[in-house]
Amino acid sequence: MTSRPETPLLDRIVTPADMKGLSDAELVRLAHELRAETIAAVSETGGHLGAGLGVIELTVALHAIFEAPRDKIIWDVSHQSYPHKILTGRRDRIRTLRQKGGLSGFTKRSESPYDPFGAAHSSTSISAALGFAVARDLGGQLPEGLGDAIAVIGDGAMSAGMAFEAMNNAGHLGKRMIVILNDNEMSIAPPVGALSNYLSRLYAGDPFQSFKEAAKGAVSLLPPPFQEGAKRAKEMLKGMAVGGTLFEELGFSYLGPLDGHDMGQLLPVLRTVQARATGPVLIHVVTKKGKGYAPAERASDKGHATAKFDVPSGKQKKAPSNAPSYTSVFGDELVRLAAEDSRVCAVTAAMPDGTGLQLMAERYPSRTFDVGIAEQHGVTFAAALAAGGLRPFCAMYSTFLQRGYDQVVHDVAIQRLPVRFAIDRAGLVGADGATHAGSFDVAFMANLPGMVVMAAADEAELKHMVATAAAHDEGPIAFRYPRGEGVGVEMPEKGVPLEIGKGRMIQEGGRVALLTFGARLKEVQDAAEALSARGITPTVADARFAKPLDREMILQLAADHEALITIEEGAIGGFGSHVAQLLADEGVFDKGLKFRSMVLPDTFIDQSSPADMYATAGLNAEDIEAKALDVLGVERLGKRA
Ligand SMILES: Cc1ncc(C[n+]2csc(CCOP(=O)(O)OP(=O)(O)O)c2C)c(N)n1
Ligand SMILES: CC(=O)[C@@H](O)[C@H](O)COP(=O)(O)O
Ligand SMILES: [Mg+2]
Repeated sequence: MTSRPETPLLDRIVTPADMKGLSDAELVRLAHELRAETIAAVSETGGHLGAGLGVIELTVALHAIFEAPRDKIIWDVSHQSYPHKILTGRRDRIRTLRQKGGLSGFTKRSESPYDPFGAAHSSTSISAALGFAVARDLGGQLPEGLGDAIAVIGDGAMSAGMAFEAMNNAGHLGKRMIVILNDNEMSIAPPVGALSNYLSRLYAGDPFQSFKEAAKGAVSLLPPPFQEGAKRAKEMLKGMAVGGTLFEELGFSYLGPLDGHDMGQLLPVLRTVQARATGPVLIHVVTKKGKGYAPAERASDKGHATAKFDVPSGKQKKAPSNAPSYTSVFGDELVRLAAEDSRVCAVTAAMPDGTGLQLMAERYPSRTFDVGIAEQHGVTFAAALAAGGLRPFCAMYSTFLQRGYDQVVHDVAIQRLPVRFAIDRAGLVGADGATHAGSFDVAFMANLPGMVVMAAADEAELKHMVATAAAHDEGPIAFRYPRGEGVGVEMPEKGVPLEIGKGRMIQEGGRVALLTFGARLKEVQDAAEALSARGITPTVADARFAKPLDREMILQLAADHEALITIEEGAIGGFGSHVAQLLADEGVFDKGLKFRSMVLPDTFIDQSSPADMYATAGLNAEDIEAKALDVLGVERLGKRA
């Protein structure tokens, strides 16, 4: 355990009510202690560090001035909400962050009344704040009351379509609500796009200076003159941009840019807005991601996410890896293919590192596109790249691809465009919990006519699937693979395209066939070994494809065995459902086949280690063994060690 920082003032704060009597100078000290406590806690748990450190002063100022939980403070993505959790009755559990049974790494309604709206996927906060504002004005009743609605949204999250849809609506409705744009000039990677450039111009250079002259709009919000600190506030106002910004055009009063680490700026502006706002207000706050912790400030990702670390040095405590990560296998094979074929290109939605596209971006920058947090646009953009004769790989996490689903259906599948979907973080991901689980992609991709859907059983298989996708020009194709390391299999030098719709036999046996789809293969093999030790040697087959199914292989397995069990890392409605449909259509059940489908349970599984989450899901080797024994009617004498 690392040593705990001295936090005498913070020790007095259990809920924001305890902050109400503090002077501005004490609030500055409180921010200092909150920063130290956040660093100390994350050093013990790992997690999202940089974003929280950037909003320490903002968090203190918001809770000092507004009346949560009556006022709804909505953190976009909410990876920056750890300091908020510390101030809202959860400090005693802050060192359980992201662990089994512990605090979520995101805001969660079931966790606290101070989390009025859950998040983890980005750019939902303005819509949510607007909903609360309208609920308030229409007389909605909540036990804790319904007051101000405040969205805190980052510059990265602001680039998403949803944020603009919400601002468009909010500007039209004209309800009192507050958006705080936390502009740290960072997403996970450096931010991209025209909006990012625009925000930089708002505080960086001459073009913006002219707006200052047009000081109208937002100035009318401010009390003339300020009572306390009037002089300082006036000085500050001189430096503000008011009127004429994009946000003004959308119907918001714009205030800023403010130094988000200067309480002397934050407190009077928030107090004024609280006292005077009548419609939607946007406060533009400039901060530094990782602020106040040198190793985070220095890091290329500004400490976005970290393993446990040593506080003085910042050195992270990462377990050594035994095999390449699936992500890196994808990234390397893509670069190899891009070298051979100038039509190969790639799209990421703000996750160049997470999806392994950084190497592609370095080698082939003109063929690698980071579109920002814009999965919908990314998918349609990739569709048109394909329509234009290129071979686009759309690399997204399973969970974030959900946001681009209409585009997958409408722009890709219906037009039969050969977009290659590289679906990373498939299955249960661990500490990020239910919001980030890649549970649904097999179900939502395999039900689309013409979509080819593959899952990699190991890292060598992934390599072949990348090559398969590159070679497939007949229509859309998707391949999924999990977070983390491969299983350590021998790697081929290069991927070799697979025959579409053909599975592979792993081991021939009798009585029961274990038909696996994706990365449960290792667990299935362990289960097979345990069954063999009991005198039942099962057949093991890797389906490789959920669509098109290897009909021949599956029907043969059904014909040759008393029982057939499918195993996959996905929700109901995926591979197993497709197999069941085939067997039903072919009348196989009429002949008495015993069939079981092992899928994720119909619940959202809370954070833990992936292995523990799979245990909860009943998808580990022991569960597979038990299922096989059960379906065969063999009594299970004693648990295996
Ligand atoms: C829809 C969606 N796509 C991608 C992500 C992954 N993601 C999490 S935080 C983040 C960057 C957010 O940047 P910003 O809003 O500026 O917040 P900061 O981390 O800079 O405070 C991204 C891309 C996500 N959470 N949701
Ligand atoms: C908050 C968020 O959405 C990302 O930071 C996510 O936690 C990254 O997950 P990986 O660690 O799997 O890349
Ligand atoms: Mg940012």
